[in-house]
Formats: sequence, C-alpha cells, structure tokens
Amino acid sequence: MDHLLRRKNRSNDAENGLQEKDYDSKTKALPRLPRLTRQNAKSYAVALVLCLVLCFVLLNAARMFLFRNLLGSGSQTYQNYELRFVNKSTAMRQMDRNMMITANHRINLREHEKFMTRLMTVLDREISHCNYTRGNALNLCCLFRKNNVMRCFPSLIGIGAQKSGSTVLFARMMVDSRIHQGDKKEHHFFDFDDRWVFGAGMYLRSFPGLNQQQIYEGIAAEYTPSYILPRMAMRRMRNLLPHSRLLMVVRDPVDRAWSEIQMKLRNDEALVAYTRTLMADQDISSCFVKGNATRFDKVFKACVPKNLQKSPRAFGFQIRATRFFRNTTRVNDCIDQLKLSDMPGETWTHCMITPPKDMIALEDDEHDIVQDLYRERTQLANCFKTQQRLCHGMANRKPSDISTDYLYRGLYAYHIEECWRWFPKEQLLVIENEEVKSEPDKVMQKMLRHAGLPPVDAGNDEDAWKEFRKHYPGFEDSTGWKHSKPMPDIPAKVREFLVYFYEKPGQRLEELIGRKFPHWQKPQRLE
Ligand SMILES: Nc1ncnc2c1ncn2[C@@H]1O[C@H](COP(=O)(O)OS(=O)(=O)O)[C@@H](OP(=O)(O)O)[C@H]1O
Repeated sequence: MDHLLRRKNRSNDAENGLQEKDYDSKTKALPRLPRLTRQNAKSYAVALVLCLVLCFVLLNAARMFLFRNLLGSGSQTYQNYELRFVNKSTAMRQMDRNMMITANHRINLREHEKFMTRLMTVLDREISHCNYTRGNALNLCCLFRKNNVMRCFPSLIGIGAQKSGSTVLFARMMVDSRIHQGDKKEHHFFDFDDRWVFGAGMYLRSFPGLNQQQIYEGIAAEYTPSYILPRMAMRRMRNLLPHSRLLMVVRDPVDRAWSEIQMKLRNDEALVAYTRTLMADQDISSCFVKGNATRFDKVFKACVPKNLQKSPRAFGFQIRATRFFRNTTRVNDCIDQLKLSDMPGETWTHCMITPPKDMIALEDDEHDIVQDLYRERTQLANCFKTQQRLCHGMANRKPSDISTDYLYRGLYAYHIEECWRWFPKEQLLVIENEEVKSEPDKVMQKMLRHAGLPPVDAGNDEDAWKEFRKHYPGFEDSTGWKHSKPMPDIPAKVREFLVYFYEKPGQRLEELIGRKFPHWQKPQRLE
C-alpha cells in the first residue's frame, strides 16, 4: 500500500518536474528546504533594501536626465518641472514658512529650481508646467493641460491704498491691450486665507489664456488695494511672485478715511434696504424663523427667491444673519421685549437691523463716527505698544462685514516699510492721488515703464470707465463704490480728529519716501 502510495506521489512529482536524485537516498523522502534562519533573513532584507535604493537612484537619475536634456529649455536656465500634487493647503502654508528666493532679476538658478519645484506643489494636476518668459516684462506663465492654454500670473499688482483712485487707474490699464486683467479687479488672493488655501492654480485660472505674442508683449495685472494691510499678504506675494512690480497710490489720509466712511455707510444703507425687502415678505420671514439657524446659507437658499439671491447685498446679509442667529440670547431677548412674535417678519427685521450695543450703529451720525475713530485709535495704540506687526482688522466690523480700518489704512509709511521688508524698494512704485487726477497720462507712462512695458498713448478717463463698466458691470453695486455720487462734506469734528491723528504719520511718510505732500491737511491749516 505504502509502496503504491509512494509510486503515485512520485508520478505527481514527475509532473511537477522533480527527479529521482532530488530524493533522500535512505528515507526516500524529499529533502527539507534550507530553513530560513535569522541570519539569512537579515541578508535577504539588506539585499532588498539595496535593490530598492538602487532603483530609486536610477529612476531619479533618469528623470533628471529627461527633464534637463529633453524637456528643459537648455541654456535658457529655466527648467520645466514635473507636476507633483500634494495637499495644497499644507503646501501653501509650507511655502509661507520656508520658501525664500532671491528677488533680483538675475535669477539664481539653484534657487530658481527650488522655487519652481515648490511652485508645482501648490498648483494642481490641470497645470502641466510653468516657466518664466522674458519679453517686455518678466512673466511667470503656466500651461494648462486642458486646451493647451497658457495663463500668466500678474506681473503688475496694485496693493493699495483703498479709496485712493485705484479703480480709475485700473480702468485706465484696461484700455491698453497689452495689459490683461482677470475676471475681477480685486482678487483678494493673498490677503483672504480662504482664497489662499485654494491654491495658486485657482488664482491663475481667473486670468485669461494668452498666446505667445501677448505674453511676449504684455503682462497680466490685478489691483487689490487691501494687499498692503496684512503682513501675510506681502509675504505670500513675495514667495509666489517675487518679481512682480507693485503699485501703491497714496491720498491725503484725511480724505481717504472720509471716503472709506462714506463707502461703508452706502453699503450699510443698501444692506438695510435689502433686509427690509426680504422681511416685508411674510413667506420669506416665516420661512427664516422656521429654518435651521446653524446653517443659514441653506435656509437662505430654501427661503429666498432666485432673483433676490443674486443681489450684491445677499452675501453681506447672510453674514449678518448668521451672526444674528448664532446670538440666540440676543434674539430671544429682543423678541421678548418687543412681544411681537405673532409678526415674525417685523420682529426679525427689527431685531436684526437694530444693532446691539457692541456693534457699530447702522445709521452713524457725526458723534458715532467720532466714537468709531476713538475706538480704533485706542485699539491701534494698544496694538502698536505690544510691538505686534499686524494691527489690521482691529476695529469692529460694520454690519456689512467689511472691516473698518479707517485710521490704519492711512498709515502709509508703516505699510510701505512692511512692503520693503519683503520686496526690493525699486519694485514698489508710489504714486499720489493728486497726480492721478491732474496728470493721468504722465502717471500711466510711469506705471507702464515700471511694469516694463514701452509707454504708449493711454487713452482718457471716459474710455477707461466705459471699458471698466463693460467688464465689471456689478462692481459699483457690489462694493458700495460710487464713481459720480457727490460726497457730503466732512464734519468739522471728524476732520479735526483725523488731521491731528495723521500729523506724525504724514511726516514719517515724507521722510521715508523723500517726497513732500504740501497740500495734505495739517493741523496748522485748521487754525
Ligand atoms: N481720475 C481720478 N483721479 C483720482 N481719484 C479719482 C479719480 N476718479 C475717481 N477718483 C476717486 O477715487 C476714490 C475711489 O478710490 P478707489 O477706486 O481706490 O476705491 S476702492 O478702494 O476701489 O473702493 C473716490 O473718492 P471719493 O469720491 O472721495 O470717494 C473717487 O472719487
């Protein structure tokens, strides 16, 4: 039996390729395989690791060879880099922290390569590679896989100051066919954290696709007057676009502040009107009251008709309403006090648009404005005393949720110094608002030269506004910006406060940039 069994096994072994010599001569059993001892397991592991390291080195060498010799642009020094996709927000934060590259125009190749590699980590799969191109100006452009479109980061960026004539200057740029704007005037990419973390690819996507000639002859540009405010924005810009040319318009800070106050009042008035329209509709207001307060955006979408959702005020309204709903104690107090709960619309309107004590009044009169300014001055003084470099957004926010840095925004010297910490001085052009008014052509020529473009006739204001309104039809409404509305005179008390506040900062600016502003309002002229 045993014999038969062994024969059967042998015939199976023969099928498996085993032969007579493989059997132990005494026991006729198959020899045991060498046992996996600790010693030879170690050798196998070492060999495996060596193999892996070798493969990695070879692959990397092949990759470098490919990119340097086949895809790279040879003696041009600029290299194309393979796209690596990593968690974008982490990469953007790393870029904030670590990445510094030389900002003069003689690019250090090693630094440049590091820069490009890091740049790729903050872009996305849609972008195949980026390059600096040297035409009239130095443009950083990237190729999008989809449709092979080439887009360029802005090489000219307006960084300040708000209410100083940035819009008219930007409108003037639009008339020049070599300056390519994105889908909006103010991108707020570097100063809004929630946009920055979306990544540079998103920013780039909002600029138009350009052909080789357009890239060679022109530039992309944008103007966000609040880039100058938070330190973060300057640092981020320096990290991503170290060669960009910057532009800042300064205006008598007293007039600038008054212009900002007026803009915010216009915004608030429009917001109140919008709230009243919604609340006058019983269906909408009772729908709000029944809705889930923690996700007001969803309630808003469910309750408000589409045409009203599209209003430029809808965003400000939602921000304010969300805060209103979160603050349930106040809402309940308010409703209790009014005993109007059988009229939800009226109650809601009243409780929402009547400001609580800790919020700035909606209908500011002269007294309220001065109070706001005093409060901001105290906050700024505390902030500067504690040596913080970031005092932006210290003041309370207006109901429309635009920060009210009336005083802070006019501290031009402080902002310019901050900008110079990150960019070489010659990359920032400072223009005065009066020049924009009185010598617009001269200003345009200066600006074009600064951007690296040969000066040409820059058209006139009328054409510029026409072009601007055609491209950005909702701008004036959505921002509270009014080009032609006459401004009320600045009340005496407000003027006095501002003139005294800006006396020293004004002198500081004159010393810093070596230029006089004789027509700016000074205390001597008040007497
Ligand atoms: N041609 C010209 N030259 C100089 N200044 C001009 C010009 N046209 C408009 N303005 C005035 O600029 C003020 C608005 O500034 P901004 O466009 O920077 O405002 S914003 O930051 O975009 O909201 C705003 O100031 P106020 O009227 O005092 O509010 C505009 O009147």
